[in-house]
Amino acid sequence: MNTPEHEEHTGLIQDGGSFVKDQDHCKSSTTPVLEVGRLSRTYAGADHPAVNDISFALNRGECLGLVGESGCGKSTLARCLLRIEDSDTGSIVLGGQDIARLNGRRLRPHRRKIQIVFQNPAAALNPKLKIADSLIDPYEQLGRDIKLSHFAYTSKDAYVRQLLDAVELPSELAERYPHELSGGQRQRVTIARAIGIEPEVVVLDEPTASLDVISQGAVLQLLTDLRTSLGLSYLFISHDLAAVHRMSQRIIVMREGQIVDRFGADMLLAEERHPYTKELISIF
Ligand SMILES: Nc1ncnc2c1ncn2[C@@H]1O[C@H](COP(=O)(O)OP(=O)(O)OP(=O)(O)O)[C@@H](O)[C@H]1O
Repeated sequence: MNTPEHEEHTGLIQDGGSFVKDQDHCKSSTTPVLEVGRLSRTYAGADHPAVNDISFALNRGECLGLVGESGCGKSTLARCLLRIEDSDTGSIVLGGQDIARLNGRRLRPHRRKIQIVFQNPAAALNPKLKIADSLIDPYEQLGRDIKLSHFAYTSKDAYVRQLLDAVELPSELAERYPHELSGGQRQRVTIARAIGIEPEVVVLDEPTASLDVISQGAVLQLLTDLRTSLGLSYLFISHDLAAVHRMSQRIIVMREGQIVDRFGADMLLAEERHPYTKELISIF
């Protein structure tokens, strides 16, 4: 597939305010790790598809930003990519394999390769499980058959300690329950859960929306550091255009289920932007 996302981009936005990128800290290749082709999903009884004929590629090591107003289909797209929901048509090629129609045992080996961090960490963590047990769960479900390259599973305690360390949390938190952590700490735990089985792609669905401004900045920085150190690829979904710009090398804009604009992050303020992108910039 040769989509416009494969275009290279370099340089900085020479403009003021929150949209200035201070450095191109984000190195990525042009080898796609995820290729989405003509994906559509219509909910029963709906007049319009929630996701309508969407195609894009995510390159290895890249952060691709996805912005659009509430209800445009971002989360539906995320759930389809994770195979939490079925798409009606289209392909989801992950590491060379189309997983869109795989099920059961045939899907299982591919589940590890794509993980998600949701907006609300309180809902994402089982309140009855200690943090250590929440962290170990994905490994026990999906990771036992794989050889980890960044983390080592020598014992449950050692593995949990490494994950907590990776997200800059003290190991004492392992024995606590989710309600005994702050919101920022809980979100770091959900990030650790997502990366602990070393996925190829992490979908970040509004990962900082429930956090205060200071925690938001710290979590975004952590995510950027992890992407670099673990070689992860992100689809970063957010309403927050400044955060998307800060995190991403390329940005796609969704409206009413469709992609209406796509560009290198350094071209966010360029004259040729779609009128809808300009509207989003102006209201932000
Ligand atoms: N389970 C569902 N059943 C029926 N319709 C749904 C369901 N989930 C979402 N929708 C509809 O699909 C459309 C896209 O919703 P979606 O949640 O994907 O948007 P979004 O861009 O993620 O919104 P937000 O930013 O508010 O989370 C909306 O019209 C929504 O009402």
